[in-house]
Amino acid sequence: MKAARTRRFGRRPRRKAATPPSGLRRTLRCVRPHLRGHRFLITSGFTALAFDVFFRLLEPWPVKLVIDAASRALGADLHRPGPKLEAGLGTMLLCGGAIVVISLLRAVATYYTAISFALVGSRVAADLRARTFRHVQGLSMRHHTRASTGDTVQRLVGDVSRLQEAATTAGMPLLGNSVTLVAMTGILFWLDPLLALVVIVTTSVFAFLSRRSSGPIRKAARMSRTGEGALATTAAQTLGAMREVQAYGLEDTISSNFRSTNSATLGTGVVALRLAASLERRTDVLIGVAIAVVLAGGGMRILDHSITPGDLIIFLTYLKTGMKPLKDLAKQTSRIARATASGERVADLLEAQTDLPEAPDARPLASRNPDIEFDNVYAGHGEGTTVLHGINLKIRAGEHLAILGPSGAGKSTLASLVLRMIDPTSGTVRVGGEDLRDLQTASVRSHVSILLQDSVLFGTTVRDNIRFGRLDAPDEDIEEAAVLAQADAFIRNLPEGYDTVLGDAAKDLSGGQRQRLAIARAILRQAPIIILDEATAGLDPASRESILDALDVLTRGRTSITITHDAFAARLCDRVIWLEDGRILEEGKPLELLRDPESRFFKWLGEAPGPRAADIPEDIPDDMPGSVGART
Ligand SMILES: Nc1ncnc2c1ncn2[C@@H]1O[C@H](COP(=O)(O)OP(=O)(O)OP(=O)(O)O)[C@@H](O)[C@H]1O
Repeated sequence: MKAARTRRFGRRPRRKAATPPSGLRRTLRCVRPHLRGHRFLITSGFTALAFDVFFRLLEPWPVKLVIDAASRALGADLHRPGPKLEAGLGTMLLCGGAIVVISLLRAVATYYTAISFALVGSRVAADLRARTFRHVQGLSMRHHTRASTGDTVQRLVGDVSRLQEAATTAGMPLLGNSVTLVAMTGILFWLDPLLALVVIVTTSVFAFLSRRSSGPIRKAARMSRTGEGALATTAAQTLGAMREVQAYGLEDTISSNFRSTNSATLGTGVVALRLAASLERRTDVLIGVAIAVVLAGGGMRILDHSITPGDLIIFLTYLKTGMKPLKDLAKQTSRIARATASGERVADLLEAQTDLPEAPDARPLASRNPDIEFDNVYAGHGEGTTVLHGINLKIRAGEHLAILGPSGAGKSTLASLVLRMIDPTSGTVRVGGEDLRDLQTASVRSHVSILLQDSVLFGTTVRDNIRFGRLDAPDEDIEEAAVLAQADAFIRNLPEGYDTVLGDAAKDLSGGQRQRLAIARAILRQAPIIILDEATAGLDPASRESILDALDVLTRGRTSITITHDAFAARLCDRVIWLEDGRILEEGKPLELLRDPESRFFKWLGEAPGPRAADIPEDIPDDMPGSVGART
């Protein structure tokens, strides 16, 4: 009627407001692409499941045949259609044997169902985890700065495992149980529609209860998982900074933080379990009531010859076994609700988009030795924050540029623009004359090596740590790079030389040794642009000297951007810029700036620890880009 009225007045039917996809749908959307590769196993699993359901349905029939045959033999007047066996030893043995065969075949079918789905589950989980990990690595630094590492690890490891466990131990049985329930209801309707209605009513009440409970269960489970993520973050941060924790005596403070997060997580976990347990118990009561109704009603139906005693056995057995799936359904519903909470957390991660999208027609960087240009660049790290204000700067290929300035001035931010870790909010960064946003990010990054104050080494062999600079490098190149970085001698003194596996974060090496390995990696990379971000800060004078020599080798003939507080290093570069409050306030050749007592560089050298302006020899040639190693 309403539709007709709408049509008559020519109004378009109002479209339903777009509702966000449910948690289960989002979870399935994450998993679906990984199912395609396992079609054979999935088909085998479903075939075995079909047999399992079939044998489950068949199980009570021999009992019915025996009871009906015995009832007839005892004089009962049974008029129901269907197979009628003569009561006797042959019938009893035949039916007993049938039960054994059915149980055996069902056991085989159940076994193959479980194995097939378990295999699919573990393979899909491994694929999903690998895809999520790959995706997370591609997200921007802005995402990683905001996201908690512990929580991300929890999603990658714990949540994916929970999803896998629930899919194989709850999702698949749930499917089998649902099919069994439908088939059983069909058979019960055929036997006696009136009694079968009891099953329909029971199932409907269960569906209502389950639907009402699964939302709160999922919500509580999601909170519990988030709490576990926070716990993992606290644990990871504390264990990673054990030296500081012990030195400052923070064990008790951190333990008490950990304890309170732990208790909160426990609380939400208990809420989820309580809701699930309550759903299960309500289902128990529901089944009890259904059995009572069927028993009383069925007895009456036997007496008025509507069904046979065997039929009542089928009813009661189906109610018991058919309602077991229903009971399992309650258990599985809560498990699935909890897994859906995990699935949503994985989906959140997978759906997180990088805020540095690559243009569909992005090109690789063509120039082997590109210039870098900042054209009126404004940039910041988050909405509404501006760190750099209108930077105009051209760095010629082969030039050594030092960036000086107070802490927080935006020096590292400037360098991160070159690697396209962030994009300018306005203005353009060009490399090799092309806007970075038009270039393939991986190609741009392959032209850059970066060395930080705390270089990151991975828990693998020394050789592989250097090889991360160029994955296809042969062993000879790795050793040559180590010699140039002055790392070869100490590497050979390690227990297994180049094959020594470094401990967690290479804490078994000194700061200088770690830095030399990182320099060897950068030398191996042969990138034309080197960014040194306080690469010698925090080293003792002896280590610093040898690192400076190694850096000399690394930067020779390449473009270098040296972010430093080291006066001597800045003095040796071709050009110095002074950055303050995100603006370039001074720029020039170091010697020119040194000759101007009003220059910030001059004043800073006067105040800075280390060599004074007057101590620095003036005979270093001014204009020799590419020939002087940038020393930091
Ligand atoms: N990942 C980030 N997320 C949010 N803000 C950031 C991030 N990195 C830097 N900032 C902020 O940007 C500003 C400039 O930081 P930047 O690291 O570029 O300065 P810097 O000159 O290199 O300082 P320092 O000499 O101490 O290393 C600071 O206010 C800092 O808090």
